[in-house]
Amino acid sequence: MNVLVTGMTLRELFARYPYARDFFEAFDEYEAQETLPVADFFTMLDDELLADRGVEREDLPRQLAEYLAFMQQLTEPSVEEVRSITIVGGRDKSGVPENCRLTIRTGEIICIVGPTGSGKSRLLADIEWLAQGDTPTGRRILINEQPPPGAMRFSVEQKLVAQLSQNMNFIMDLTVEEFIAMHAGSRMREDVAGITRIIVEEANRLAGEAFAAATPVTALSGGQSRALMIADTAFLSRSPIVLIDEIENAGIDRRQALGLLVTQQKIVLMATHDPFLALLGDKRIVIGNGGIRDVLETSAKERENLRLLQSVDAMLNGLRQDLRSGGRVELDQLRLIEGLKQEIS
Ligand SMILES: Nc1ncnc2c1ncn2[C@@H]1O[C@H](COP(=O)(O)OP(=O)(O)OP(=O)(O)O)[C@@H](O)[C@H]1O
Repeated sequence: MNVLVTGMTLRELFARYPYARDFFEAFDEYEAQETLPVADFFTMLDDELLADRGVEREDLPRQLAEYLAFMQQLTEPSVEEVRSITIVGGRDKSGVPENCRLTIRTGEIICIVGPTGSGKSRLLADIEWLAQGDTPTGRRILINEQPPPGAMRFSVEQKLVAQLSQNMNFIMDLTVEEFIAMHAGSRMREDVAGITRIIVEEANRLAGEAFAAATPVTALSGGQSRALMIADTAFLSRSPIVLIDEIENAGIDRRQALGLLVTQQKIVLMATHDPFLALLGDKRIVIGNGGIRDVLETSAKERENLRLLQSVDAMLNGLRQDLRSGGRVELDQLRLIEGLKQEIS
């Protein structure tokens, strides 16, 4: 921080950290020197003035850095205080403006739909990087309706976005319990044993087949490790935004999985090709040719259809289960249609 800040001119510093002006108020005539790099400004300060102010020249860079860090803490929202994100439209692949401004609040699920290659992952990436007109789409992302502070964009500790990636390769030789305890410990949770128990319980509710806390993570099935990852993110991640590039149907209860994230006050954004998942969302963003074409709110009729899709989903899950254990897919079609009819009525 020291080197970076002292290499800036005063003008650049004030543009980036407006409160830095207050630090310089102690030195007369600083306004006439705004084109000077901070380090040079400190060098040219008069010995007498410094003595008068009671500061040592060589302490100034550190004092400035400490002051800025302190002010940042006071003025910038921490990840826990994120209440909304806003996507301010940019342009599509042909340069056509998106004309869109969408605010998403904590507890909302937003799906992103569109053909392959249309730009769904690009939108997720814009959000992850808190784009400020500096990505190919020209989009801007606001936090609590304001441009995000620079520190939030580049901070490693204050990670705003948790990615639930498609592949989870556990390479560690740990049990489920040890894995969660490691996370809980690194996130400074006090009640590690308690939170571990809750996460294992919740993960087991999502997973088709139960697993014990003492199971090695390498022995979990795809669905079980996915369930563990979702429960772990819901309870231990401080990031308020969860990005999901499709929850593949690995035998986990996807409705419950999304519900769990939402009850933990996350903003959930999910790219998906699956109608069942798309209707689970509150809204969906329709992407085409790299641009936001539309934002659709899930309608009453769609919510009604969700029940039907849920039973179709459950049926397909059952078939997957049968296939896994060597069964045949010899459905009684009439009974199936009867079952669906009952579901509708
Ligand atoms: N508005 C845009 N301007 C310029 N390039 C864009 C824009 N939107 C997306 N792209 C680029 O188009 C390519 C395809 O986009 P992306 O990978 O996001 O598609 P996708 O919808 O996620 O595809 P899939 O469904 O296959 O995963 C990427 O190289 C991306 O950077």
